[in-house]
Amino acid sequence: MAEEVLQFNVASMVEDVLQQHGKRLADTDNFASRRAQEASLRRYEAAGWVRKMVGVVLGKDLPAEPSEEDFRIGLRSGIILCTLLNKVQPASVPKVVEAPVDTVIIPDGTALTAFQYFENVRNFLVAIQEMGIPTFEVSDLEQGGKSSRIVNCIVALKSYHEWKQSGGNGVWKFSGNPRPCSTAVAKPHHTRRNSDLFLNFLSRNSSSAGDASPDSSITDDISSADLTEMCASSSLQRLVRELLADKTAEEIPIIVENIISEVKEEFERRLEKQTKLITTGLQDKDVPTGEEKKDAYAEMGAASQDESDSTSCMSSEIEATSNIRKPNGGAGKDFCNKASGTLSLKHQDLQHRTVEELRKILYSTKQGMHVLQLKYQEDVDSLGKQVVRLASQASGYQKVLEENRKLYNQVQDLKGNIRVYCRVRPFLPGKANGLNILDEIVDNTLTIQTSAKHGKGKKTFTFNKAFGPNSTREEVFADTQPLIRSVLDGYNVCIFAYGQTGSGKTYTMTGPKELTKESLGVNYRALSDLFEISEERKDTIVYNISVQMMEIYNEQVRDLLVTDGGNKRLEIRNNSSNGINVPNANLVNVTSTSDVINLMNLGHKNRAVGSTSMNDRSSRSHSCLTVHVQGKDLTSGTTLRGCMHLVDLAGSERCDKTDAVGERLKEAQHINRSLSALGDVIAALAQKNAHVPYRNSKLTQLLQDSLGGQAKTLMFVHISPEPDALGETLSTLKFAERVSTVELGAAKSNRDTSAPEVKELKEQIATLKAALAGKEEASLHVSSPTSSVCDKTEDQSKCCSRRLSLDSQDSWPTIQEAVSSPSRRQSLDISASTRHSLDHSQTQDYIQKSSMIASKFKRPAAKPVKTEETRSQIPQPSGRVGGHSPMNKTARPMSTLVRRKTAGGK
Ligand SMILES: Nc1ncnc2c1ncn2[C@@H]1O[C@H](COP(=O)(O)OP(=O)(O)OP(=O)(O)O)[C@@H](O)[C@H]1O
Repeated sequence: MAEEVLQFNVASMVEDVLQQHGKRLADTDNFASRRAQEASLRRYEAAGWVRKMVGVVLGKDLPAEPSEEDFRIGLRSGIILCTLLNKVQPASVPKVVEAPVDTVIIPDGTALTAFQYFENVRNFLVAIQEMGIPTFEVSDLEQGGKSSRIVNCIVALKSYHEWKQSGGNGVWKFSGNPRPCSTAVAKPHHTRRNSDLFLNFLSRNSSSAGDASPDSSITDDISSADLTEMCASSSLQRLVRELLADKTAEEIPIIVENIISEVKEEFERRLEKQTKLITTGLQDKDVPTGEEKKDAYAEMGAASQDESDSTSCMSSEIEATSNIRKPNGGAGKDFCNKASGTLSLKHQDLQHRTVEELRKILYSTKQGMHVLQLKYQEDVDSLGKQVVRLASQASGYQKVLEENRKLYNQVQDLKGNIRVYCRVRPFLPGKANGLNILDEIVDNTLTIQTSAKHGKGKKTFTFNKAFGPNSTREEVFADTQPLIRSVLDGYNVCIFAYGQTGSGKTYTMTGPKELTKESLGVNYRALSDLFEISEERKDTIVYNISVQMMEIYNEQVRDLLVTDGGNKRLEIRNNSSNGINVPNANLVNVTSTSDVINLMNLGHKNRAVGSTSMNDRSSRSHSCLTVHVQGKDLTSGTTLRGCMHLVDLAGSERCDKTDAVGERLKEAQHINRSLSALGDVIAALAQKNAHVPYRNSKLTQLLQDSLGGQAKTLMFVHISPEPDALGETLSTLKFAERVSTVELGAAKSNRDTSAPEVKELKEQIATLKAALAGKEEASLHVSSPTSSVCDKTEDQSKCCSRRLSLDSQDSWPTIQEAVSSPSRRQSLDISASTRHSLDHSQTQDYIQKSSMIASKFKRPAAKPVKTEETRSQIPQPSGRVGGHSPMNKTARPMSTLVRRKTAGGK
């Protein structure tokens, strides 16, 4: 069956292999085998002569044609050697150690046996040496020695013996390595070779098939000539016989093994060649046409047609192949020639069938692939649709989120809430001890881990924004930017940094000590933003930006933009016509960021900086950078005025914690008092009180137009992560949380679109108000204290002044509303010529009149003053106890309380 499939003749292949093997062997073996043959003949010669000399009895252990091993063992006892020598040269070895009667020669010998006979061998060798005959080593009689030397020695002794017998004429001389005697060479005995057994087996097998002769069981006695004759019928057997004829029993298995593996290799090689030929034929027919590549469907449809086409192609291919394999110039061993003989029609049929089967498999596989492809395509399409749907849903969701955010901001804007952003400072280098009070920040809610002292557990605080220790300046500023921009739209904005000393207020507002472009704080960024936008809008609105920089130190307002080191006391005048509340402070026009940087550097130099035990860079004053923006719309002629206070408050910590004494204590008390006032203002705003005590401190007075009154206010509250600041941090956060609930009302833009007469009227009113305030202040210097609520330690005249100012302040917005109403303009007929000549009483009168007119436009009545209990619920700025409001007639001002407490503590 295998023969049917194979396209080459196995027998001829084996024949080829044998021939090649034989050729190789002949080349390599010839020389070695000739030498081995010569050595054997010499050994036989020596053994034959010894046997003859010592007699049959003694020579019984030495075969006539011994192998090297037989030869060595036969002579090992030395008895034969000594007897032989004594025969050649009597008494050469006087005493020969005889073998015991029951001696059994141990085939491989042992060291002990050798020792027993050592004396014989030694005596033999000594005598031989004396005779001038070549000797050998005792060890040559042991396994592994050189038997050729022993043979040499005996052959030489034989020569000596022959020389002696022939008369001993002259000097005996051994010729070295004589050729075996001519007789031995000329007439080789028929010796049984080691390969004979195998060859006999071969011949038996060959004859057993057709020849059942009893002679077929020929044994050792069959001559090689007979064998040749018997094997002649089979060239294969002849080759085998030739190969093995002269091989020893040890060599035959190795040679046979080699031949088998060579036959196997050759078989595999030819088989592989044949398989390749067949598959190449198949592949050639399987290459798709260009048409098929272009259109898979057409290919599938045309597949059955192709099938028959390619089958016929395949047939012709095989025929072509078989033609190639036809005998060519009588090269009998050529594979193609061999194959041509075996490639029958039967083979072609078989191949056609195989090809057909393969094509069918290919066709069904393609069909399967096509179905799979369609299915994948469907899946991918539906997945794509799902992804698109999801993406649109996600973007819709994003839009909704965005919308929500906007709406939330709008609501916040409408409500006019004070925005509160909280920023947590990272641990300062070398101060991180592993304990961090900040637990986490999630969605602008920060969780603080509190210790047992403050009620162990976690407390959460939610703000408009919460920035963790790793927040960048860009992130912080990005959320501040919209507020800053609205200054250019005519809004008043106040951004103030609040927090304990060292919590990072200056870092946020100004930047670190070493300023770089990247580390610039909110102040610089805000101004550079303003310049950028004003530049963008320059075709429609012309802006004028100017700055003031002040500090409030020990309740005194100081100009920080002085170059002469002067320390002029400044007055705050709220509601000035141009929005400049501190008219005496230097107001410097700026046009670029570098202008601002230069000014700020000057301001920082002038700023009072004191060192405390808590922070060596601790600022003991509030600093305020005020940016005034005036814009004129080039098309409509509308003017707008915006003002922005950027305030870096002094540290909010308790006085008792700073170890402050003397001057420092005084500073701390002032700081506390002003922050208390800030708390009061915020509390009043939170409760929507009719009266807001702006005048209780210079700080609140300065920020009045940006704290409430439709301004946009942002408080940056700062906290430290250290556990020892936990008490301060908690009160800071509580205060900040409360501040975030304060509603200021929707912010209003300071746009003035009114007619020129109205503008003029407004200016008159503003001038009158300013004149009135000045006169009031002057008159108060001579008036006596009127209020029991004023603290004895406070300047009583100031206290009265504050109350008066607050009263007039209260009525101010209504006047404003009134004058801006065209229908009432006639009632307020104060010409520009008369406005400067009004005296104090006239002014008062005017205001009262104005108030009456305006009362019809007045806001809803102020809410009743809250009770003490309600007010006490409003948290105060960090470190302050209780609350203070001028409306609380019986309560002592917070600042006084703190001062007393502190003084008592010391
Ligand atoms: N977010 C921050 N990242 C890195 N370092 C900060 C951060 N905030 C503050 N610091 C560092 O903390 C230290 C104190 O900061 P800063 O001076 O701004 O505090 P402060 O609240 O302004 O103090 P003071 O009330 O005394 O003015 C400074 O060395 C500052 O560089």
